[in-house]
Amino acid sequence: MKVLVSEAIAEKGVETLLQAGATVDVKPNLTRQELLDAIGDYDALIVRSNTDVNEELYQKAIRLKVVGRAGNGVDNIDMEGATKRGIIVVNTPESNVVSAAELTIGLLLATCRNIPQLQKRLKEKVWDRAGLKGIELQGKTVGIVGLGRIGSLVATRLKSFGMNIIGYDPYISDTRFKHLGVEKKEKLEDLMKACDILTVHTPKTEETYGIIGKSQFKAAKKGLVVINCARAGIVNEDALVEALQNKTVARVGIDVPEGEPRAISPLLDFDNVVVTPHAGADTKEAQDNVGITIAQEVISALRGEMVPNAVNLPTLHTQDLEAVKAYLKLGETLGKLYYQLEKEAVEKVEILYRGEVAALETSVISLAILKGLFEPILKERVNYVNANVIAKSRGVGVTESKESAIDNYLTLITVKVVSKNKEFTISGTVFGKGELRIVEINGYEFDVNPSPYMLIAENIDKPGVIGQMGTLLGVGKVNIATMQLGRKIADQRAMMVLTIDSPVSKETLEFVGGIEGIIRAHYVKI
Ligand SMILES: NC(=O)c1ccc[n+]([C@@H]2O[C@H](COP(=O)([O-])OP(=O)(O)OC[C@H]3O[C@@H](n4cnc5c(N)ncnc54)[C@H](O)[C@@H]3O)[C@@H](O)[C@H]2O)c1
Ligand SMILES: O=C(O)[C@H](O)COP(=O)(O)O
Repeated sequence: MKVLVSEAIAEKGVETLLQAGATVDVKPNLTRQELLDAIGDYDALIVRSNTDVNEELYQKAIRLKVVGRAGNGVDNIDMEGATKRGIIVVNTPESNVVSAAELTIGLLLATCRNIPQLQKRLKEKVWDRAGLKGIELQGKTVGIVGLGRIGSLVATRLKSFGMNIIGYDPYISDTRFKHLGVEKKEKLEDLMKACDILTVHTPKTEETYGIIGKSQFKAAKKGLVVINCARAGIVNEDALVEALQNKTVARVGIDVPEGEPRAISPLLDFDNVVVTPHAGADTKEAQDNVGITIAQEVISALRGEMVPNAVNLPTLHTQDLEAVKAYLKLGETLGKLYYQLEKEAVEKVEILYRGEVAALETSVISLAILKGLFEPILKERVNYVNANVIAKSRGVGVTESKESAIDNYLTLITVKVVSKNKEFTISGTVFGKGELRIVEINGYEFDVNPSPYMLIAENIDKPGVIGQMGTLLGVGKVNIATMQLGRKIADQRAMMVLTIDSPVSKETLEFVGGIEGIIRAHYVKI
């Protein structure tokens, strides 16, 4: 596992990577060209907000499997390019939100009380408060645009200042607004009209880029205070400069001026603008948190495990991931058997979740099934990220259904693989502390604990077949660990599933296939 860290992360994060056995190169001072020249050697890249992870980089990144964003915003990462290449993108969305919310409050207080301006005079040995009268927060109305993780932390903190809190976030439920004690504004314009202080906390997307612009400032109260601790461009800088010039905006606190990491924003020239160089996440606590978390996630992703904060996968919280963990393993196992037992191209995969599993977040289990399905034919080119894209590109339709009621089992997954001439089914369950069982293949019933090496054979249900199988495997020096037999008595057919301690050679498999009564025999690797 070779990991390139292209922007500074906490030492604890680097240690976590090394302890997991990764080779780590920390190179925060590479030029863009040096980064492009180097990236081809690495399995994972860890960045913060100043590395553009885009098509130009992906084209050189021939080994890249994981991009770790040591932080929250992923607007510097081309997600589509990553997903189509099967590159998993992970971030640490929770790890620095308290620090970002605290800097928002810091900027707000600094702006409203002119703290940097007053300090500047005093450090120049001038004791003079004239012209720098502050304003109080108590009784003022703050408008929060974006009530997600940071927006809501800001809301709860500002309440203790005795402020009225109003919010605009069309993607948050009324219940959440109520729970936070924030008055909901249906229209951004209504929020702009009502607030004395505006603070933005949305991600930077096509929709939010420039969401606060000329017409929003036109609707605003004169003397507005504007805080942006989210991303440059959410508040349009040209419009903000104009609003400062015509005094619509009286004070600005900004952590993310345009042009970073270069200090080129025109806002830097205004005395009533307080600025910090994207320092929202720069606390010891946040950086330790972020560094350790991203290191753990990158390692898990490199090991092919599902990661809670994978950005280009269905969102899973750590508890949800714990709940589905065993099912991911089961799903992958069930998927893996198809192309090792059948040769017909898949047209459709129908997945049925029954019992306890039906109540879980099954979309990731379906990804695991598809990953397993394509792995025998595509090897490491398939993973959780691109499994769906691969299914689509191969014209494989995937359906998922759920039933809460079930007989005989507490929980069961059945995968039906439909090809032009056949239907193949396989079912499995989980019990105890994550014990997996394959309980059905094509209508034959078993209770098989899957193992890395297995031999699966279909045969005529008559005396002597099993005995010869044992003898021939013995000759081939293959030790049988367990053997299960599923029967269709009316058809005089049976299926044997053997777990074995070592691989089966081609020669032994041919001998086994030649036993009278064996219809087909397959060596299967899980
Ligand atoms: N300054 C820093 O150092 C720093 C640190 C961490 C995060 N951030 C940035 O802070 C911002 C917020 O982060 P977060 O973790 O709270 O994100 P989040 O995803 O938890 O919340 C974002 C909220 O914005 C809302 N939203 C999306 N589109 C909207 C729209 N058009 N109008 C109104 N609301 C909209 C979403 O519904 C969501 O509730 C991001 O831009 C992030 O990159 C900055
Ligand atoms: O999105 C984030 O996590 C913050 O903006 C911090 O960015 P940084 O890691 O570049 O400091």
